[in-house]
Amino acid sequence: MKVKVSRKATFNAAHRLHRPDWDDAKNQAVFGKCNNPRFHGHNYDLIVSVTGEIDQETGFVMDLKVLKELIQEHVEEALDHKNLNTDVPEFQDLNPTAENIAVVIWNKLRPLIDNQKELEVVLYETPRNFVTYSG
Ligand SMILES: Nc1nc2c(c(=O)[nH]1)N=C([C@H](O)[C@H](O)COP(=O)(O)OP(=O)(O)OP(=O)(O)O)CN2
Ligand SMILES: [Zn+2]
Repeated sequence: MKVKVSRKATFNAAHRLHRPDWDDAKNQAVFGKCNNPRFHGHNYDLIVSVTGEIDQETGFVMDLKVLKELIQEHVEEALDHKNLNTDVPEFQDLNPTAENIAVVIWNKLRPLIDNQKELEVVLYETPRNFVTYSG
């Protein structure tokens, strides 16, 4: 019997969607207001879920306090109040779209969670735009 447990977190970050190999007109046409050269911010909501068997001794799939601390240390410290394009190494050559941010977060957390358990990341860039990645 598998159960999914989830932890919600938030972080604020600035970004710009831009490809240096495209001219300004194409960047503007594809990325619109998110191509603003002076950057802009989002309040990201993150839901990290772990699915697995319930441990018979603890009753936990995973201790949610431990999951909270992993997210704080490895996601919030890396991304909160950062300019994703200029401050975060993973986005030096990677457009910080919601999709790419979700994959970066999943890759940070995956090695830290029991590999018998499934990991899913849901990232809300706006209250109505969200992406899901589970490897
Ligand atoms: N597939 C993707 N599409 C878009 C992304 C993305 O990361 N992946 N990002 C953006 C923008 O960065 C940003 O999300 C703005 O999108 P938009 O829908 O214009 O959102 P609003 O600011 O109008 O806020 P809503 O609350 O969503 O209306 C665009 N596309
Ligand atoms: Zn944006």
